[in-house]
Amino acid sequence: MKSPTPSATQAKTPTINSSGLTPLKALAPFLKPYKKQLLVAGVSLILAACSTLVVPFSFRQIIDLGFVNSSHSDYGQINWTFLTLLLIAVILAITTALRFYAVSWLGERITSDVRQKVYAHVISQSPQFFEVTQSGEVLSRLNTDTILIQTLIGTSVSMFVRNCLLFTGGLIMMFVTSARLSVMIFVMLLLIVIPIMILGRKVRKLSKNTQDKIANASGLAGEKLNAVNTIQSFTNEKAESTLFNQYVEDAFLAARTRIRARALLTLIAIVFGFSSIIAVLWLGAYAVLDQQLSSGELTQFILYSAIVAGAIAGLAEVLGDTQRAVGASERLLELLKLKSHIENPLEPRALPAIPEQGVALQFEGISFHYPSNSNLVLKNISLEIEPGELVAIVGRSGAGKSTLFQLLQRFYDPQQGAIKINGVNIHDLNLNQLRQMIGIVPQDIVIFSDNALENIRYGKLTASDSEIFEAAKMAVADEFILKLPQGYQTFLGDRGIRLSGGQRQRIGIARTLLKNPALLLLDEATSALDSESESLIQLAIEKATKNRTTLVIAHRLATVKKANRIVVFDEGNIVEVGTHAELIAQGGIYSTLADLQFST
Ligand SMILES: Nc1ncnc2c1ncn2[C@@H]1O[C@H](COP(=O)(O)OP(=O)(O)OP(=O)(O)O)[C@@H](O)[C@H]1O
Repeated sequence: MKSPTPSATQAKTPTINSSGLTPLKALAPFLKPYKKQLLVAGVSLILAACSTLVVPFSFRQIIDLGFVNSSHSDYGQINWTFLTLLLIAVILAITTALRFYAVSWLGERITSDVRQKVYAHVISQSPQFFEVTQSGEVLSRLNTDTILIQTLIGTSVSMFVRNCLLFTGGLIMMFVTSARLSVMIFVMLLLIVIPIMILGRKVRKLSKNTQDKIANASGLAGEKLNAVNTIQSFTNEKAESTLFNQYVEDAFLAARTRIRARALLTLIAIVFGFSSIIAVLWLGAYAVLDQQLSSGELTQFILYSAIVAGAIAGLAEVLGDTQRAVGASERLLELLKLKSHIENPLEPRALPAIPEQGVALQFEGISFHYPSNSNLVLKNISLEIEPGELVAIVGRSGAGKSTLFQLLQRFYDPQQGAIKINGVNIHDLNLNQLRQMIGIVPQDIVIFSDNALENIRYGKLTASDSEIFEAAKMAVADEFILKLPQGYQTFLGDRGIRLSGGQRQRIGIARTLLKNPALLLLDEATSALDSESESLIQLAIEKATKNRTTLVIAHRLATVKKANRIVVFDEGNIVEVGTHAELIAQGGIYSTLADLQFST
């Protein structure tokens, strides 16, 4: 398998054209349930900003009333001014703490909600989604991107609002104190804002780039870590490390460019901000000497200027974070916007009661190609299957046998024709109801990193332990499970690597039997099993097929012979249908296959 190049993976990611902060609007529905917390955060934020803005005014009072004009000093007034200052400090402390709590709480809460929603959304996507998206990439979005959103809501937004308030309030108070000095500072401020905005936009673009590169690296690592054995068998460790290094270095280079731009942004903001203030203060000093301003007023002006300069520096800092979070939420939104290709019908039809011996199946003129390849895999397939019938499907590799199972479970919809269960088109059935009715034992059984008991329970989460034991017995899995070190409680290892192929298959059969499906789909493993395992699995299958309609992609002679009918697929067509004896007598594809595969 060829590893995707960074640019190839990137090209698959759908992009949204957006401008400015609009992607953040999509976070609004996540905030909606938490109006109370938003209100607390908002009110405390405004109160804290107001208290900060009152401080310079109090200082002016202290200087003008208490120190400079000591001849007119009024102790009562001084005491009152200091008391007010203390009160302001207390209000500032309380409101800041409240704001911190409410805003951080919101950050954590929204991150959890976004994570849950994205996971639930991704997990219900049709296989088509996973054909073009690496699971590692989704994981990276779930982790890295949600953390950025947490920073945004938990810190950046409140810092942004706070700095905006301080900036505006500070500026107004500067004008009130001295309009002439303020006009000068204001002109200089304009000169600062323009380069900041230009650079800010650049930082935002660079952030999305970094996030993409990190997602690429995670995607690659996720895929390759699942295939460590293959990598080691082919002794490709070095080549894989080199490829991963290339991805990581790519991410580093993208991050370095972003950091440089942001450093420059901070530098410009601080240098411009302070130099303009210093220049104005210089003029302010002259104004005091010329007695146009009092010392208290100049102090007040200096403090307000410092507040405004601090707010500008703060805004520049926060803007960088906000830009990164916009990039992150844009990427999460792409995921949430994706609709699954397979959806529930708006008004699902009810399924007629299922007869005891299983369901009837009809394939009516099915033609299908996979979305990624326009070559027809199934060509005008028509077939009727009676309730309770055991039908073996045989054919060369790639003939389209497993595809039929995919369509039955509605992982894909055929481009033409209909599949009916008991006369109802599966397209009109509720998706859950359809899949509940079907039990599949795939070739490659997935074992979760849990014990044997829970791995079987996956077939029916509400099953009792005794139901599980019964299913395991039916699947002839009971005896080997009991021989495991802790019996049913034995941990089966990551992806079941501690089990043999035959054992994994019997766990899979037990899991499906627990589900007790009306329609059973078996994809027999082609891997050569020893004759004991083979006969055990055969026994398990025999028990499983009783009283239900069963389709078996058959590779074993025993299964084929027992089937009521054998359907032979070739290049997407049904070419022969009949019993073993009939088809052998015909001397067609089946008899050739039987000669080759079953050594008859
Ligand atoms: N997700 C997919 N996207 C595109 N093509 C696919 C996909 N899955 C299978 N195919 C193609 O569809 C054809 C039929 O595949 P299918 O798995 O149904 O064959 P099969 O008869 O079950 O083979 P086998 O016995 O080897 O499992 C093959 O040519 C295969 O390459």
